[in-house]
Amino acid sequence: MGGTSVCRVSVIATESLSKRYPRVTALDRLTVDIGPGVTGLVGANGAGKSTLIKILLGLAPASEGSAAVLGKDTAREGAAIREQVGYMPEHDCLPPDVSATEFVVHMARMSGLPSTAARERTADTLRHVGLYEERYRPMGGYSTGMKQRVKLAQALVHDPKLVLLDEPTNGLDPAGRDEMLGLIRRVHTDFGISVLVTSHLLGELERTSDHIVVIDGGKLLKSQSTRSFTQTTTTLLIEVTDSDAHPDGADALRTALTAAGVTPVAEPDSTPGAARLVVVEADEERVYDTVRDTVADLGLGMVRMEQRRHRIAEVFQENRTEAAS
Ligand SMILES: Nc1ncnc2c1ncn2[C@@H]1O[C@H](COP(=O)(O)OP(=O)(O)OP(=O)(O)O)[C@@H](O)[C@H]1O
Repeated sequence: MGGTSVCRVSVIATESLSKRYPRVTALDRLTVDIGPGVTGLVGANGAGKSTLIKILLGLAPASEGSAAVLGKDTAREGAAIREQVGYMPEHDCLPPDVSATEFVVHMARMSGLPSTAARERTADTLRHVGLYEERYRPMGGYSTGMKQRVKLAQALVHDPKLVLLDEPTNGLDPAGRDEMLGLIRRVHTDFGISVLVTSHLLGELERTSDHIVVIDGGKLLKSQSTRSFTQTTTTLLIEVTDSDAHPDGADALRTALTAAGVTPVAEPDSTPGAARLVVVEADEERVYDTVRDTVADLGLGMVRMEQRRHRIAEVFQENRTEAAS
């Protein structure tokens, strides 16, 4: 081995990990290596996400293979792992007649923090997740979003190195989901804590995660950086200004491009700002020149011209088709 190779730290590493229940194989020879940062674990319901989390926490034994978290073996060092790892379970598990403060202090004490430190850390983490006066009220009266925040706070209170978040956006409306994803991102950027976050929704992890792992039927489909997942396509997105001569610049450009032999393709209405986007297939170099020349000839300003990125959902679809064939 050369001395120049970069030593990448594994936060989570599994080696041919399998978990078989009497009727179902929940994990099937899963080998994956996850580094620091935010990692999205994506899979449909029943793909094996929760099972993997329980094994990583040392709470369930594997049937075969091995797993290590922060360099510790999940089969032998579960307690040591749980000291350094926070866990946000999927289902509602909060006692209704207790306040968020009482609950999170209790969880902090359970993790071994002394009383004063537990109170201070509780106040800090509840503030981080955006719970203020409500934190003294019984949790039975909380909205789903507030309950999810308390669950996140208790996962962070003992200052772990890694948190495992099982479907943290479950039951939230789109605005609540965005807020939760923002909070999760900040767990890493503000505190340097690594995150493994599961979801059955691919799109939402696209923005939040540095790395994506996709599992299906307990098998690994893909594990790679979000950036390489969303690699560029040959589709070109163009946005131009309007002018006095062309009050609808995009429309004028579409007409002129068609006349120049580059026919724009339709953009789904669901794309934000679709009406202002001109979309062409740039499968040949000359298309770029034609676009630039046409925009200049019309006297319009170029706001942007960029290659579209793949959506993760498309990559996942391709993989499923490959796996099925
Ligand atoms: N204790 C158990 N006994 C038997 N089968 C189980 C057990 N726990 C999970 N399973 C099965 O293992 C498979 C994987 O379940 P798991 O909960 O890990 O999936 P998941 O990806 O987390 O899905 P979900 O989001 O629905 O929880 C499923 O078919 C599930 O029914």
